[in-house]
Amino acid sequence: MCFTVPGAAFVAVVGHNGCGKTTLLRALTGQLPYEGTARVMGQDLRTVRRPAASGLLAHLPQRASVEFSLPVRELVVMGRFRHHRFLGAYSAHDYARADAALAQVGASHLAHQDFTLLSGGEQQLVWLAQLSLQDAALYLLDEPTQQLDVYYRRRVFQLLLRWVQQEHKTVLCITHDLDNLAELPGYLLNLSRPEPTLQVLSAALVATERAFLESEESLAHPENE
Ligand SMILES: Nc1ncnc2c1ncn2[C@@H]1O[C@H](COP(=O)(O)OP(=O)(O)OP(=O)(O)O)[C@@H](O)[C@H]1O
Repeated sequence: MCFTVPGAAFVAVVGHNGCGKTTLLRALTGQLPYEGTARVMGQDLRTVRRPAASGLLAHLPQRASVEFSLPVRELVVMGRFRHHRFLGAYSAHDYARADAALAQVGASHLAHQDFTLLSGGEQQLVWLAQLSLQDAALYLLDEPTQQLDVYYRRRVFQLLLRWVQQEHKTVLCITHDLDNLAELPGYLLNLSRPEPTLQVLSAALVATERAFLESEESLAHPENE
């Protein structure tokens, strides 16, 4: 597989369960060895020691957890870690950014709650607020809307679009949420296709890819033939 995202763009990564979507993100974040080359802003990811600390990557895994009680606002402000002195306290400016990020995802009302007591969907919104403060060139998101209701799903896709259009970020977003993709500008990468390629998103493309994913043909595994 070979693809190049031309500048800031939204890329939806779709495909059947187990087709390798999460594996792709794990390779890009250096958690898995791989053949070939991945470049972000011209830099070979293998040669970058800490891609998150250098502002190249920000990653939202499918299941992120926090082991101890922590107010939501404190978790969100940690997204500013790159702009921050080691062991120094976050400034009023950092907290203002955290509050604004929470407002952007529609979660201001959660600011002073204990993160560990939130619902799965609420936790997902908080992670997105934290991520938006990381200011990375490439965002890797693994099913960011999976636990969200219809209202927040749409809202999160609008948020991702703003990261692309206003902040000039590139977003690689794994999703099974085909309904919300039809209206978005960007690209689609279907990893269940034998030769996945970047295709320009449109309502017609989403309909074609949905029909493919719903077909028995798309589930044919080479080893079963
Ligand atoms: N550490 C591992 N060792 C061996 N096989 C693995 C490992 N991690 C994942 N796999 C396998 O690789 C395949 C792809 O997994 P992956 O998690 O990338 O799928 P996915 O496309 O993200 O699926 P889903 O939509 O269900 O999240 C699966 O068959 C999975 O069982």
